[in-house]
Amino acid sequence: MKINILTLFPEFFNSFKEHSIIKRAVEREQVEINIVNIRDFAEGKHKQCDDIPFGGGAGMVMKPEPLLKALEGNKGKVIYTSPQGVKLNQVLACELSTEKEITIIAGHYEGIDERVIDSKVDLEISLGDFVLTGGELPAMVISDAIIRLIPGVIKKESYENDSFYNGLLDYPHYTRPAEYEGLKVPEVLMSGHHKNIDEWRLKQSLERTLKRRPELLKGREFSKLEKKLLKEIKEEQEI
Ligand SMILES: NC(=O)c1ccc(N[C@@H]2CC[C@@H](O)C2)nc1
Repeated sequence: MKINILTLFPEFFNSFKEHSIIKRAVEREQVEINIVNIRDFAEGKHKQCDDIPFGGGAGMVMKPEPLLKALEGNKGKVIYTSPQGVKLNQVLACELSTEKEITIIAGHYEGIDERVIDSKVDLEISLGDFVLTGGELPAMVISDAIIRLIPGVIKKESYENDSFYNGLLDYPHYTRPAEYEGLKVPEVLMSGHHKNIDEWRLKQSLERTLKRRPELLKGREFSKLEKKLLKEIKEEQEI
């Protein structure tokens, strides 16, 4: 997969490509991350990329020409990060991870000229209902969520236990030492009994989801085992 990120601050992405799983995926050529400096496509001596808004008001708007030039010949799905977009979730990240190429526009100031969105943007994506100074962090978050789902980037078993992979929140994780300042690890995880461990983890996911994000359970199909565990959870809560 190729991910192009259009930004006024290319250096912002240096560390993103230099660490851990993303770095390894780039080295293995599972993904190519191409950071594009929008300013390289601006005209004139000052390479102006922003200008005052028609209709007045505070702030600046990113000009259409440099963006449209940077997008010329673009083949991939074009994404713009903004609070006006559809909420990013694991299902959308999964869908995007099957694309051959995506281009993410990271905006700045008050945003980009609407004509760029109308003519070139396939999908506007929001991380949530809050405003950031720029689209660079959302571009990184979206890229991270997608890259880790590219087959081979992480072990299949890892993402199959992802939060939301099965539509539930993640179960708790523990590692050595087995006891730390009197805090113990749940016995079942030390039992080596994998069926019991898997069942305990599923029950923890169901319990957490029911408690913290009950809306995720609405309309979800439950397996026979999940129904049994939900019944146990509800009985335990009544005690
Ligand atoms: N919630 C979000 O995902 C989000 C995305 C972008 C953003 N800010 C940029 C700067 C100007 C405009 O391009 C949009 N804020 C919040």
